[in-house]
Amino acid sequence: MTGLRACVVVPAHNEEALVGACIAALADQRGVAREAYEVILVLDRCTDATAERARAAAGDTTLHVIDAIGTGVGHARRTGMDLAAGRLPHDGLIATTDADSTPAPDWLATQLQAVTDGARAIGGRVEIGDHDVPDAALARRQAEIPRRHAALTGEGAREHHQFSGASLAVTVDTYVQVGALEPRDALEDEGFERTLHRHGIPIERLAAVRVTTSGRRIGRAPRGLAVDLRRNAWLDERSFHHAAFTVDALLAAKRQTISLILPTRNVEGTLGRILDTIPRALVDELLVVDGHSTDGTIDIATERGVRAVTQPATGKGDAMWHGLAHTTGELVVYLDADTEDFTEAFVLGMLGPLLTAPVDFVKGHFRRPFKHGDATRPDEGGRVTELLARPYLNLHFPPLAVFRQPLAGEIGATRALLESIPFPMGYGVEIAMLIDSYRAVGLERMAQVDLGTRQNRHQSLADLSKMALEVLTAAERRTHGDVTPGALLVPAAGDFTLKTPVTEERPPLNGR
Ligand SMILES: O=c1ccn([C@@H]2O[C@H](COP(=O)(O)OP(=O)(O)O)[C@@H](O)[C@H]2O)c(=O)[nH]1
Ligand SMILES: O=C(O)[C@@H](COP(=O)(O)O)O[C@H]1O[C@H](CO)[C@@H](O)[C@H](O)[C@H]1O
Repeated sequence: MTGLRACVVVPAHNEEALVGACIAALADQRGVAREAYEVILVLDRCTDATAERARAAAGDTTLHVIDAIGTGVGHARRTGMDLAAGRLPHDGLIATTDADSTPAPDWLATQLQAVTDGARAIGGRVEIGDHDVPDAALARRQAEIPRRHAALTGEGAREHHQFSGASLAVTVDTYVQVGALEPRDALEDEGFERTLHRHGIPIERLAAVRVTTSGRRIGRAPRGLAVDLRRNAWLDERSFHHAAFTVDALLAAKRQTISLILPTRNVEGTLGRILDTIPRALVDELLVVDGHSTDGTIDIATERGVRAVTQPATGKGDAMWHGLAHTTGELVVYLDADTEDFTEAFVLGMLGPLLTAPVDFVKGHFRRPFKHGDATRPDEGGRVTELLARPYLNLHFPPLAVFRQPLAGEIGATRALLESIPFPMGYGVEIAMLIDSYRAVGLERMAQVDLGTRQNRHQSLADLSKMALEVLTAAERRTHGDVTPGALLVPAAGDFTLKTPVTEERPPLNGR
């Protein structure tokens, strides 16, 4: 086709609410002839009226509506960019934006001028339009951009730092030279930026190239702006500190009955102090669920008149499930019983958000010292957390990466929620509960609370290996479907030992 100078690619997954404004803004580009550009809308599994809304907004601008090859934003953008590369002359411009974005009227003309001036890749400035995110959260997210950019490229930038799917463009020559955009399910723009960097192609990040994008918290891509905004908003709205709550204030706020459950196993050294410290006025029901302790754990509970039951099976998760079955409170709080420095703050902190905020789930967090002999290293505790749980959540459940101690046993939730989810019987219980609660009620109905500092009893590295396998199994089941490991094989000199992880799951109690 003669005279065609640019194609604008717009990937879309169910964007009927916003795509009209996007296409209208593209149809309304000034300073560039109608026949000099086309819009390619790439539908990714749309089940709504995205295509119809787009067609209605296109006016006399050429709009191609095609289906993506593959699923996810990277595939959709790639499909469109490949098509554009085939339609344009070698010095033509492949530009792309998102369906929830509205380019400025001179967006395309400014970029075409930049190409005439020698630009090969262009990053536009993305401003966030309508949003319901706290200002501080928005500011924090925007401040991340230069840090990310520096981490990605090791470079400073001239006018700004952005090169995002909402506004990026390359010449056809450049696209062909670097070998197309990698079709990732998210952050394909960051991947493309790295590719360009690797090929030594300079990116012009021009302040005059502007788009406004929606500040929605729930986007379509599994990573990206919406996930970042949601996380930042959550940090402002759902983070608590135990010091904000007092016994009197919580008594005044208390409308529901409360069960407090302590899973125990050989904790005679810490249980007494914990039971003596719990502010009993707030708690309707206190239960110790013991895992066949061989020390004085049970005696410590019974001496204080605290109900103690022995779990029939073994495993921390099984104890928690058993505790749930043997209590009736509308709100349930679990606390680990190996805490050496327990204070009233643990109970107040866990109950505070449940009693005063619109949440169904609360997770404690704390600073974790690591004790070795007489020496203590601040913030070095939590080996399974740091080496497995945190990377895993970042990889597969980015919204849950906000939880500072994802394996903490300090958990509070509504009975209704807890009875609706399965409980892995071993150490997989905490990560499973986090993921299942997130799927059941969403991040906005979850909270975390700073409980101060917590020193736990350290298990040996060999025992943590088994714990890690239990955590990984529970997480994998929620990511990739059923997996069941055999025994954990640990090679030893000329031989190996086998340890059996606890990976069975108790079914939801409400399905009984
Ligand atoms: O599986 C997906 C996810 C997203 N998108 C589209 O990719 C663009 C960017 O998605 P989103 O707004 O969720 O990303 P964010 O702005 O949050 O990074 C939007 O046009 C989406 O409709 C898509 O085509 N398929
Ligand atoms: O989070 C982790 O990585 C592990 C191990 O922590 P350390 O490396 O011993 O500080 O901690 C979990 O298990 C402890 C019992 O062994 C519990 O007390 C912790 O709450 C739990 O997070």
